[in-house]
Amino acid sequence: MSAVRENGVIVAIDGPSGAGKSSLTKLLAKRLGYIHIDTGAMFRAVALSAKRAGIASDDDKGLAELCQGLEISFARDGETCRVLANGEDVSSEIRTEEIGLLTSTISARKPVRQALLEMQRRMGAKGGVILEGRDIGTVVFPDAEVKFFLSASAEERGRRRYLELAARGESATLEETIAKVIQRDRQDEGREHAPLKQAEDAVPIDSTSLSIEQVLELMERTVKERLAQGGKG
Ligand SMILES: Nc1ncnc2c1ncn2[C@@H]1O[C@H](COP(=O)(O)OP(=O)(O)O)[C@@H](O)[C@H]1O
Ligand SMILES: Nc1ccn([C@H]2C[C@H](O)[C@@H](COP(=O)(O)OP(=O)(O)O)O2)c(=O)n1
Repeated sequence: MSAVRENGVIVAIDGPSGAGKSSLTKLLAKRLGYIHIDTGAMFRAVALSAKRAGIASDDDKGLAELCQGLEISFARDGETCRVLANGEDVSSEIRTEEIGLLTSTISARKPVRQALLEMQRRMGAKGGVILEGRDIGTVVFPDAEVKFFLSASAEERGRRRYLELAARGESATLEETIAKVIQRDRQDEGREHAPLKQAEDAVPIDSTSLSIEQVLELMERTVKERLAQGGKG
């Protein structure tokens, strides 16, 4: 069993785009009274800042300097959690598909991963946190007490993302959205540094035919069983 952490255990939820990570992390964090850490939003904030500064996605020196001067924080207000970059609320700007694709490219660069790895470990070290991302259970917190790998078919994830974009008024066809999901999967899985992959000790959940509620019940039951076992199970 890992050493007991000050505020509770660390829960990792990794998986590809559109699997339901953000939705489930928020709901599970509320059920458990834990803090939700959206690591994807952190990478998106770096990508937005790089775009604004005109830093190329392969300019490792420029990206390293950018990350050194970038403070990424979360402002929590009840149900909402705003993402701040050097104090500026970038919650909306980081959510466009353009930034999502740029983020997938920039997040493959080693200086960006190293900088955010250090931030994420500082944020979660005391436990009582749920971190969602691509490499939480494999790189950021390999000793996390509970790890999930949440996935769904590319078609279902594309459909979910399509509905989400349509609700935001972004005009993309279902076929285009599925293709972009598959493109991001390939980039996230195929990169050299901290690729998207299931940790050996992660609980796999395929949400293709499950509702958000069904996934939440499964996750909550698993976490409570691990807590009852004293952390590692
Ligand atoms: N099991 C599910 N069934 C149906 N829709 C889902 C499910 N999980 C998530 N969604 C929806 O899919 C979209 C993407 O979910 P999100 O949590 O943002 O995924 P991720 O963080 O993995 O990209 C959201 O609109 C969300 O409400
Ligand atoms: N821990 C993480 C989180 C996100 N990323 C990268 C890979 C993703 O394509 C982008 C955007 O992540 P985000 O979770 O916001 O994207 P989705 O909501 O899953 O579509 O960032 C990463 O490399 N490592």
